[in-house]
Amino acid sequence: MVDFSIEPGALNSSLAAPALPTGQPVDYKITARNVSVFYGEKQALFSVGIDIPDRSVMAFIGPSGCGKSTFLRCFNRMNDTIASARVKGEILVQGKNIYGPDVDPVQVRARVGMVFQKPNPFPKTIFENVAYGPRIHGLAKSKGDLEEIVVKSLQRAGLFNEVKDRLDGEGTGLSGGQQQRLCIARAIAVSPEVILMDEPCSALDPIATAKIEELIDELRENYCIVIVTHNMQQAARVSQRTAFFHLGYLVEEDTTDQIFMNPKDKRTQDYITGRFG
Ligand SMILES: Nc1ncnc2c1ncn2[C@@H]1O[C@H](COP(=O)(O)OP(=O)(O)OP(=O)(O)O)[C@@H](O)[C@H]1O
Repeated sequence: MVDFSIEPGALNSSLAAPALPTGQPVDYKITARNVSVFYGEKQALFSVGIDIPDRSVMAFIGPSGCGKSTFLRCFNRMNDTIASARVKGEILVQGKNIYGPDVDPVQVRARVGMVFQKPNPFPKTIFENVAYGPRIHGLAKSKGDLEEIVVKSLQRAGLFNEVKDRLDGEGTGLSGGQQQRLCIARAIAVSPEVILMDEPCSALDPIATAKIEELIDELRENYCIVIVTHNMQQAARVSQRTAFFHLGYLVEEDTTDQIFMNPKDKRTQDYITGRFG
């Protein structure tokens, strides 16, 4: 279901996120070529290609079942965890093919973190939720190092001030919005290059959603962020580029302003004006 529909051109410039600066060489973090995904016999994604710039937010939009999450999961090999799923094509993260024979998917998932629709903290303390990844990946040399990583990650996720007096409290005892920021802190703690977000606000109220959107805007200074959202106003607010998918095809990808104000394809126009979804 589409949450909002908006007329092309109805977005004023203060609502839309600023476009990427032009005239500068673009630094692509992710490059996908001819990516097709099958679940058993069924093909869910058809030869999709895209270049995703670093230090920016790319939004994936499109009607339910069009393949947004399937494509997102290709970027950190999460589809490997689905027995029937098969991925064809090439995906480079920072120039390296993440489906290469020598590549460990666990390492890929540390480089390419993921935040899910429903906040999913571990049943551990707030501190341990964030410390777990750096510890298993050997990123801290000492206890002091680990504490510093935890504090910095919580600060970057905009959560530290709210939890600093209860770091030994259960992560699952936080509000939904706080849990989602804890999951973002957990993703950041292993110093990823990319953060994938699959409808990160769909279980949150408007205030918690606004906080996550602010956080996304801050994080993009340092990360490549790819977000799947059904909420087109959210896509317009947080992203610099938007890709529209339909029935397993990437129909159109461009600056977010262009997609919402002047889409090239009629299917994009029909979708963003709420004619289907
Ligand atoms: N684990 C799975 N096993 C079999 N088919 C799947 C699986 N996951 C997704 N699919 C199918 O693949 C297609 C794309 O699904 P996907 O979840 O990627 O779409 P989506 O655009 O993210 O949808 P939504 O917006 O509803 O989350 C759909 O037809 C879906 O039914």
